[in-house]
Amino acid sequence: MRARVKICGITNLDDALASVDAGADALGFVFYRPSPRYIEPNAAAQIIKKLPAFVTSVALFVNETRNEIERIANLTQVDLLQFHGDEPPVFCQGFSKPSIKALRVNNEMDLVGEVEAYADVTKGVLLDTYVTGVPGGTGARFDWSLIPASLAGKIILAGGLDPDNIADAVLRIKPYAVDVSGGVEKAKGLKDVSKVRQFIHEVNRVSIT
Ligand SMILES: O=C(O)c1ccccc1N[C@@H]1O[C@H](COP(=O)(O)O)[C@@H](O)[C@H]1O
Repeated sequence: MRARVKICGITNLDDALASVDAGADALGFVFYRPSPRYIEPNAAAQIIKKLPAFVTSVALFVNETRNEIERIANLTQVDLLQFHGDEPPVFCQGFSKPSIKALRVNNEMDLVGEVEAYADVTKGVLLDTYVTGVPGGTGARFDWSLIPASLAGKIILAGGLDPDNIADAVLRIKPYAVDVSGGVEKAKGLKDVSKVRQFIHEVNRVSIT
């Protein structure tokens, strides 16, 4: 099965449409102000309404309040919420849109137990790199050997993916989907379209078995 591809950190319409044209299944919009990829909700709404059918728009939050999440979800008409902070399983439920949850992987956690805890209350669990004090978008990879084979086909892999390592990642981990931000940028918040194309080309290449 082909791993789905989410291109995260979209800040402008050109990058959004170029990513869709390259074959992206989902686009991510960062509503976390400290991020260099932060986008104003009104600007994201203008982009999202121009996306074609069958492209999933994803709103990324870090420890945001329920009210603000709902306000932005309604304003942007986004399809899916991505919780990238310390949100417990119970927090991920009860929104007007479904969600995915990011877990930052380290070698002390019960990874399978945590994935299971979120599986029932979300549409999927994303595994990202643990870097102290940084919630995500670090551009750093984690030790993929920490992912047990039992999670193949079940997780969204993220963290330091780029056109050079994505084929290896897909072949080794067999994720349901992959998510990339920094690895396909030319500058913070600006996508390098040739890298986006190369990244998706590599996913497609190794998915044909
Ligand atoms: O992209 C960001 O700036 C960001 C900020 C805060 C939390 C998450 C963020 N991005 C997500 O982080 C992972 C990995 O990104 P990268 O490819 O290593 O740059 C990915 O899921 C992004 O959606």
